[in-house]
Amino acid sequence: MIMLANRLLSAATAGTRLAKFSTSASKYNIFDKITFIGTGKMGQAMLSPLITQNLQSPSSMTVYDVSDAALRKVEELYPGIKASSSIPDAIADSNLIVYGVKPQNVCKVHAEIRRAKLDGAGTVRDDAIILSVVAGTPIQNYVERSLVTKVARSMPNTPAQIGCGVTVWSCTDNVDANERRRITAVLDSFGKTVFVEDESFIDMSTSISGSGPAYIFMLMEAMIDAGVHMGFSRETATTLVHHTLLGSTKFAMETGEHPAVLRNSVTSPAGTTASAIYELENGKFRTVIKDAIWACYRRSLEMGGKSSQVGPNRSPTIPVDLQVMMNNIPISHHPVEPPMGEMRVPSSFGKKD
Ligand SMILES: NC(=O)C1=CN([C@@H]2O[C@H](COP(=O)(O)OP(=O)(O)OC[C@H]3O[C@@H](n4cnc5c(N)ncnc54)[C@H](OP(=O)(O)O)[C@@H]3O)[C@@H](O)[C@H]2O)C=CC1
Ligand SMILES: O=C(O)[C@@H]1CCC=N1
Repeated sequence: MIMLANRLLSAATAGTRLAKFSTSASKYNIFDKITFIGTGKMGQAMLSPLITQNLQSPSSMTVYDVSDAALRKVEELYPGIKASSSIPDAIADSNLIVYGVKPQNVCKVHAEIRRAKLDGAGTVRDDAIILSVVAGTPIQNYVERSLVTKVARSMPNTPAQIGCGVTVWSCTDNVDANERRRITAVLDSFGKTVFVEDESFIDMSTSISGSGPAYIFMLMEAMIDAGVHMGFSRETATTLVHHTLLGSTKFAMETGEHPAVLRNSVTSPAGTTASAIYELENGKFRTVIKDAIWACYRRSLEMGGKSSQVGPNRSPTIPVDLQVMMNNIPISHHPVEPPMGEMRVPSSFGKKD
């Protein structure tokens, strides 16, 4: 049984999806018990694929939330899951503790886990791993404040709910290979998984994939509204927009072409697309998107207590108030030190063939 479970886990880490089992109850749990602390939008987006893909049985999951309404909803949607009335009760016997609360509530959860750990009653398993999805909060904060030493930090996104998300994650060095495989199996159920050694890429990914669905939904909303403005029914406009976004994404992924090449192939000389693109450029479409992504990244850094002096017009060495005193004169468009390795002049430079 253990060998079979391990084989399935290896398959998951190799990028293939775990087999779907015919029974509704999973025979093969990835962790002995998974506890979700915070069962709001993201908590539920993560519970759903684990259960629908039969990777973790509801009876081997516990949830805790300060909101009774959120707990009742989970109990209703996923019969068999145990809703606990306290964190110590929820985490007892659990070897994966998922933090799904807002960043401002993380300290309260840390305090409860630390108390449970210090009271010596064995409520917190020695091999327990924290898996956080919280934006901003760095790994070190969990280690120091909860006293749980094995910590994985991740940034999923809401399409996880239908197994089409993408998650970037990292972990402390003491999470061993087998534990990493198990965490990967959990995250694989949400969609694509990317492991990064350097935690700072998690703040960056928050601005692209974590918050990214919100940008796409805004684009979707604007396109649908424009269609309705012209006279399409909302239903037809929605169908056109959904399939345009879906088809364009699949086309880009399957052809592997650069987006600019694909865009050019839509743009006929003196045609309709060129007129639309002119207006998008006029509104600084691409710059606005990039500025939004930098703003999101800065906010993630701020929430983690780090300097957010990154990106265009920011300097890591000049404080913001000084920049204001300087009448916001743009300092630099270079967000980080240029990659010197790539700037080296090739040895063949200047030589005639
Ligand atoms: N939404 C998203 O797209 C993504 C969110 N995240 C991260 O996921 C985390 C959760 O976000 P999201 O699901 O959107 O937020 P929600 O507000 O939907 O869910 C958080 C839940 O935690 C509850 N809660 C508050 N305090 C505590 C506590 N001390 N113990 C247990 N539960 C508590 C909240 O109750 P109440 O409402 O009563 O306060 C709420 O039900 C955040 O840290 C966010 O950064 C990461 C990736 C994407
Ligand atoms: O807006 C937020 O802070 C969270 C983190 C990523 C997506 N939503």
